[in-house]
Amino acid sequence: MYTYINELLTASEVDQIAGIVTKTTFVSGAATASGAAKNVKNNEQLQMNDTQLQNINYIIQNALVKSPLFREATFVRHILPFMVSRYLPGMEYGWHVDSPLMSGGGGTIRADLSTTIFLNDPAEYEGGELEIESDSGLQKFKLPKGHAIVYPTTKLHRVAPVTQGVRLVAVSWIQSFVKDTEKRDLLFQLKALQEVLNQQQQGSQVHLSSQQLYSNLLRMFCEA
Ligand SMILES: O=C(O)CCC(=O)C(=O)O
Ligand SMILES: [Fe+2]
Repeated sequence: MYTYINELLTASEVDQIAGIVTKTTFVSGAATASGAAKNVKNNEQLQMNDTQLQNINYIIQNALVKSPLFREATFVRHILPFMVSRYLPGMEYGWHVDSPLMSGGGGTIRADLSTTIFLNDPAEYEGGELEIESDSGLQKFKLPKGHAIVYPTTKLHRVAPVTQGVRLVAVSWIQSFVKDTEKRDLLFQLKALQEVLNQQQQGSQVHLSSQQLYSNLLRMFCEA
């Protein structure tokens, strides 16, 4: 399942990040790719240990904790510091699968979910779609500024070549308390049902039962 988080960042938060980015240096992105991904990665990234990158992460983390959708869709256990990537004309990130184990911020996580936050508007560049393979065909994402997409790290994906303008994104990876996509999706559906019951039948037996079912399924699926 793909989760869109609309307006994860406000316009002012994106502007703050853009302001920090203009004062920072970008380096070749190939340095942080491993295995086969290295050969297909042609973009630029902010220096990893830059204090400005820490300030950007502070803004993003602050927004993430305020998003119930992010919490309910990911069951985040660990999240790596976000990297900021830039694609100039001619740059792309060819078909690849992200590493199952990823390091950053002093630790290593099992990557269950990948995240892209779009930091500029689609009208500012041509191409640059994030394309993800799925059972129902190719899914293409080019979201408005401040919006985010979260997708399973198990998927083959690429960033199509940028032909004009500049594409700016922040990307990170999440280790979830619930490793399997199907289980996470099931819990997400049940949560939505529970919300409806919460609105329409608060305190009813069926509402209580749905809470109990959700809690017990989460307990069963959760890795401690
Ligand atoms: O820029 C994106 O939307 C995703 C980039 C990507 O696939 C990666 O960094 O592994
Ligand atoms: Fe990737």
